Amino acid sequence: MSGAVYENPDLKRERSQCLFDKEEITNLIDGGKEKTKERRDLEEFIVCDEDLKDSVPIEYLSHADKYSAELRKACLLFKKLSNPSNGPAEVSTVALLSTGAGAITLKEGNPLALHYIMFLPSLMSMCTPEQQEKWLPKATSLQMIGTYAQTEMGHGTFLRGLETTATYDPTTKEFILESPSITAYKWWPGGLGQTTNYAIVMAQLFTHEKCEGIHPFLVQLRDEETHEPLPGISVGEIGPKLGFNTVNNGYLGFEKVRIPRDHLLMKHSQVLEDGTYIKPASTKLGYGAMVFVRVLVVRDVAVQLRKAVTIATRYSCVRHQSELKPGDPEPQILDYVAQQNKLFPPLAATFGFHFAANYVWDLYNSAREGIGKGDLHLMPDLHGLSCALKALSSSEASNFVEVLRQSCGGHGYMVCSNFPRIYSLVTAAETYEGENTVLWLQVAKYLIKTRMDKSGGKSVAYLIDSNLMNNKIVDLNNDSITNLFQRVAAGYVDLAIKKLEGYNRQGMAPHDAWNHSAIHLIKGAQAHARYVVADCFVRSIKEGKFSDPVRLILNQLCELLLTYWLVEHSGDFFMFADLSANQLFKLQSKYMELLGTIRTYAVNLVDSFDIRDEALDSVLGCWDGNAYQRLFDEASKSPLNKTSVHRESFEKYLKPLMKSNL
Ligand SMILES: CCCCCCCC/C=C\CCCCC/C=C/C(=O)SCCNC(=O)CCNC(=O)[C@H](O)C(C)(C)COP(=O)(O)OP(=O)(O)OC[C@H]1O[C@@H](n2cnc3c(N)ncnc32)[C@H](O)[C@@H]1OP(=O)(O)O
Ligand SMILES: Cc1cc2nc3c(=O)[nH]c(=O)nc-3n(C[C@H](O)[C@H](O)[C@H](O)COP(=O)(O)OP(=O)(O)OC[C@H]3O[C@@H](n4cnc5c(N)ncnc54)[C@H](O)[C@@H]3O)c2cc1C
Repeated sequence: MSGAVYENPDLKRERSQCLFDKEEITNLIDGGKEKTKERRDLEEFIVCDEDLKDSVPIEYLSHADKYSAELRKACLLFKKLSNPSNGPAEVSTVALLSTGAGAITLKEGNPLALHYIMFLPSLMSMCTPEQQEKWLPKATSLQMIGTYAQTEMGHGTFLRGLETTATYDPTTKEFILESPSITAYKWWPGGLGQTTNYAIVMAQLFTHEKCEGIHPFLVQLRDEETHEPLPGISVGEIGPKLGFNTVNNGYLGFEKVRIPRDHLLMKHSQVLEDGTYIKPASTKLGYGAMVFVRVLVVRDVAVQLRKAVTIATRYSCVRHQSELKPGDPEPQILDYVAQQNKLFPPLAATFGFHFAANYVWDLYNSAREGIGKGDLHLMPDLHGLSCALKALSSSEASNFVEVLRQSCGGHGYMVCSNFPRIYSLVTAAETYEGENTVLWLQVAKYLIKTRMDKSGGKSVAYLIDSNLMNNKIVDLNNDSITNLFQRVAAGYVDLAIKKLEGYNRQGMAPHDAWNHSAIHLIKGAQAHARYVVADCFVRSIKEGKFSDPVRLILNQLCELLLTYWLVEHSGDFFMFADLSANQLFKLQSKYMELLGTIRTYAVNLVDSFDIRDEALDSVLGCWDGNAYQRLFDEASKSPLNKTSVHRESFEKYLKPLMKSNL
């Protein structure tokens, strides 16, 4: 696989006992044999290109030099890939971003990411054909490099509260953009600092002195030749963050900036020359770019989680510590049940999120197709599902990655383990594209509405089943546990409805009642999201074509994840699903048994994720298991180790202190 000569004997032994076809799992994750080949070709292309390598480890560079180094590679990469004779055939930027292959060279974050993830998709979904004709060629050829500028310093979640205004002036047929205060400054958009020359700016549209709510505008920020900010535009970078430090997140303010009328993205709503406003079929059509990324996040989180699980599982195989049996040599830490308890629920979750990501991606495509024909009926279900899965996958993955880091002891704390970076990426997804708590409350709103009005999309149809709470569950298996999650979700929704009605009877205003019920509402939404993942997992196993060994493994992983979630949230199941203490004891035993079973193939399973060393980027998780030598090699790259004494600091600070006789 890696072509390495050395292979750690513990890993070698595990690999010699593989009882399933690893390639089958690899193809499953990639989405088919062809996709596996496409990804491998792309990775090979990136790895073999000397120009895409860093001359100095990026960790030791200054903030500005890091940005410059990543931008150099990003520009080169997109340039090379745009010319098929340079790179693998048919490689799209989507594949580059969605498979995680780009991270082989762009480790700290791609300053052009927002151009591809939000700017281009916004142009494609919110422009008229005439606007697309004018702008798409320039945007795809990167003459126009854009971002999505929505969040402001004082307003992120509450979009109706955004302050930036775009006021139509019928005399000049222009909009005038204005940031009325410091809190109105756009704050966060990726690439905005120094990279982009255009942005989709979300602003409150005023025409005929009436506010029509937030709308997307294409705004030029910088001169296309000199890259200098245009008059009235104040733009810069927001500074260092927990992660994504080369994504170049920026700020943006407007002082009476005039743009032509047709720079309002007019597919869904229009302002005519005389200032007449034409409403969209739904005001939420303008939120499409956010929905798109929420859908993508579920897949990306699974990519990141697979990396973290691979690192921790391989390291747990090669690491020997303590004493399991008195007098025996130190065992592999993978043999400690407590360690398996840290590794295998996230291992199982990677599959759950993978299947759920496929499901929401298909729904996204159906909804977009419908919207194109004026049929909006899938929008509420897509909104509910994308919020639920984005929030669940990012929050679970953040918790899992932290536990996986701990599972590697002290070495997991090293940057060269790659845990810090993976953590910074997954935890960011808890906040961006809709803060998770806020998204849970959106899901809850949808669930309550469905239960009360007896109407709703496919993902919530179970809430309308009047027998849901009466079904007696005798056997606990993947199907019945999936039903129990439905009952917990419905139980919390009913409880919240009761609370809301009670508050209402006490004379409390609806918004206060909602606020007082938030904790139950969020718990209901979370149970619903777990139900969706469980359902996708169970159905994908039933409906997919698998060899017997792989089907067995997938069933065991599904059972482990569902049992883990049930045990973790057992209180909910006692309250709403008639779970008995006896059933819980049995489930705990089953869980322990599954840990032991998964132990036998865990190393081979993470191998089948097929993450090459350059993409894993971890001294602890390399395929050859040569963790200790690699740790040493990494330490030797520290600039402080270039000389035996760090002369400058010793002479300046230490020596005087040592001589000062304190
Ligand atoms: C190309 C391949 C790429 C590969 C991918 C890699 C993946 C990514 C990895 C790394 C890249 C990192 C990039 C990060 C980029 C980050 C960007 C951003 O963060 S952009 C900013 C995002 N901001 C937000 O998400 C703001 C969150 N807030 C909101 O969405 C809304 O304000 C709200 C919370 C939903 C509330 O909206 P509003 O006040 O307008 O509505 P309400 O009154 O509450 O509700 C009204 C009704 O509307 C329904 N609704 C709301 N939204 C939608 C929607 N989107 N679709 C359909 N319906 C919607 C809501 O349910 C209410 O319905 P009713 O109850 O009235 O029926
Ligand atoms: C890495 C990264 C990249 C980003 N990229 C972009 C980008 O490219 N473009 C862009 O426009 N933005 C971007 N953002 C901004 C991001 O979308 C916002 O940070 C996010 O939407 C949350 O908004 P906020 O920061 O205003 O948080 P707030 O909404 O102020 O949240 C603060 C706290 O208040 C709570 N809260 C808020 N409202 C409620 C409520 N109704 N009920 C209960 N609790 C509530 C939240 O749960 C949270 O705990 C990015 C952010 C990050 C971290």
